[in-house]
Amino acid sequence: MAAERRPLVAGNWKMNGLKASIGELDAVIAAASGVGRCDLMVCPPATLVAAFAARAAGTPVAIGGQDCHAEMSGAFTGDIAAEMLADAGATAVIVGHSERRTYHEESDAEVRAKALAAWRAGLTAIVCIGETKDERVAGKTLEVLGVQLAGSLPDGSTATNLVVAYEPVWAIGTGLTPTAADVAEAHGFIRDRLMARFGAEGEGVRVLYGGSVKPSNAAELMAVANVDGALVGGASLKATDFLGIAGAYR
Ligand SMILES: O=C[C@H](O)COP(=O)(O)O
Repeated sequence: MAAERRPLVAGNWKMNGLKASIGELDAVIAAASGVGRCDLMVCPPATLVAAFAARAAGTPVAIGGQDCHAEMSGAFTGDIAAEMLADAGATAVIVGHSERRTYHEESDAEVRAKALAAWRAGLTAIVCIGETKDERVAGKTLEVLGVQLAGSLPDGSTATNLVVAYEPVWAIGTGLTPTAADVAEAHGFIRDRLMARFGAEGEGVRVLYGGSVKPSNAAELMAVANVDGALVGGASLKATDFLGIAGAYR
């Protein structure tokens, strides 16, 4: 029997949001009990994690970080340990986002180390993978995804300690999305790899789609086989849009 995977709609606020932005979280919390068929998560910038986690405590909305260092502590100016995110109330952390891989030159090995750090702190690791436009045009999408999965996912991945986010780099913030068939191919490939490596646990790992998800296209994208929710960037900054996306699971 196929694994039951409860969908997750997670908002990645990236480098956006000030203290006053907590009103958007309040609006998500207020509507959360009506969004019965998926989990909700908001990943604000690190400066807001503690305040957001305090506000969301006892509600169905989880709070996550956007990145963590692989080490627990030390002389790493400007970095944040997974333990610090957990201490602030986060229950998950995004690692290996393409913006980290591109602007901070993070390798698969570094992403894997960060995922292990997330587990060490008791956090779920949301590991991002995805091909560039050039790689897609060259017909290398699945090859790239295979390499990223093999290098970025630690041994010991389970349905509860890991979420994978498939985010084609060319679809992020561009308004472009792959066709439903392309999403199905990528997610089917990721599922096969997860099951081949982690067995039944791999079948239970949620695989999110990310890249220009909006209320207007969410229902079509979320209906694709092996799409277990969304990692939302720009559209997560407004509660109405974020909730509109989660509405695909009403
Ligand atoms: O983490 C989120 C993704 O990068 C998607 O961003 P976007 O929804 O603005 O395209």
